[in-house]
Amino acid sequence: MGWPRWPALPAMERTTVLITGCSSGIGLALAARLAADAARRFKVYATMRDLAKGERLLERLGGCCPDTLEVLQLDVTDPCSLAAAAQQLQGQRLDVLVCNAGVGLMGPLETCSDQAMKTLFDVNLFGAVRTIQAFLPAMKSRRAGRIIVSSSIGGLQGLPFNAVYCASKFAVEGLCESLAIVLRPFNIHLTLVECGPVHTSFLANLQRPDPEGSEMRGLDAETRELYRRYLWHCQSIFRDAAQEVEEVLPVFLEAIGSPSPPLRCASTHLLAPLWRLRLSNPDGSAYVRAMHDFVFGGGEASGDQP
Ligand SMILES: NC(=O)C1=CN([C@@H]2O[C@H](COP(=O)(O)OP(=O)(O)OC[C@H]3O[C@@H](n4cnc5c(N)ncnc54)[C@H](OP(=O)(O)O)[C@@H]3O)[C@@H](O)[C@H]2O)C=CC1
Ligand SMILES: CC1=C(/C=C/C(C)=C/C=C/C(C)=C/C=O)C(C)(C)CCC1
Repeated sequence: MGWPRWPALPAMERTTVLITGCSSGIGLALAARLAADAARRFKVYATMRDLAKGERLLERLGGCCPDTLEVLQLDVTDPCSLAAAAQQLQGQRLDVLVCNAGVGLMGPLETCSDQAMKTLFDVNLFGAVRTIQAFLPAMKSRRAGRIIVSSSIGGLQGLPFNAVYCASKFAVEGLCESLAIVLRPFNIHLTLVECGPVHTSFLANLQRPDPEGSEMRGLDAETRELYRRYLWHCQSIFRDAAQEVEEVLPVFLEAIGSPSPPLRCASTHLLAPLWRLRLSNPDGSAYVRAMHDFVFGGGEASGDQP
């Protein structure tokens, strides 16, 4: 990326980066990577909603907190928590904001509770909106800054049994694409990072019904069978093709360091053929057919096992 490797930068010249969702996964790894930078080019504000989970980040950094790191409490669903975090940064320049906090929700639409859907949108969409709102005015007045948002391949194309999650990430895409247009004259670059499956706590944390559980009982047998097949695919994709967190970090580092980052950066080409098919057929029918046939084998739900 063309940055000097040595000597260490004086504190005032460091690039300041605030990241949400640093208790695990991508946020934790990115915060650790930037805070441990050999030339100390960054000052990292690693935020998390539950500070009791901060130990994992410190462990990653060898047990002590370097002067390149500050851990702050920030729950993106809580305006008071956001205001307090913004207050702690007041008077300091924020160069890069990484909206990374996110949660998942999987399963037949009929099983998604009102509460689960509201929580999902509150974190994935409104959480990103609130976080950007908290830090944008200062970036605008400086006419400089970068905003990086953890979106998903599920923000670009519909995935079976991920309807509400994809809806939240499609919304994030619309939010950011619209905002990027207005931010151009302010010299603020906005980048959406499109990850595919990554080995993090995401899968363990996501809400999903057990295919044999009580939430599925009222559901028709055909949908239950389709869901069972999807889970089978999902498991094998996570086993065989999911990326390690370290593999997706270069995409974030590029978005932080590049003089002119694009609106979208993908960490994986896993779904690229289906994505191209979706773009080449704007009415969407070819995509729906191809995804259906790929996942469910083109036959009836009660047909052969995958
Ligand atoms: N892993 C994957 O396969 C993919 C993930 N993504 C996206 O990447 C991002 C990071 O996820 P990933 O690292 O994989 O998953 P993790 O579950 O490991 O990390 C999610 C982070 O978000 C935090 N979080 C959840 N709710 C809130 C909240 N209300 N306020 C602040 N933080 C919150 C979690 O904190 P806590 O520990 O307190 O719950 C955690 O730190 C998400 O936006 C996700 O949608 C995109 C594509 C694929
Ligand atoms: C690759 C692939 C599949 C699996 C995709 C998965 C498992 C995506 C997970 C995405 C996540 C976790 C996004 C988080 O934001 C399908 C649909 C089975 C069939 C088509 C090819």
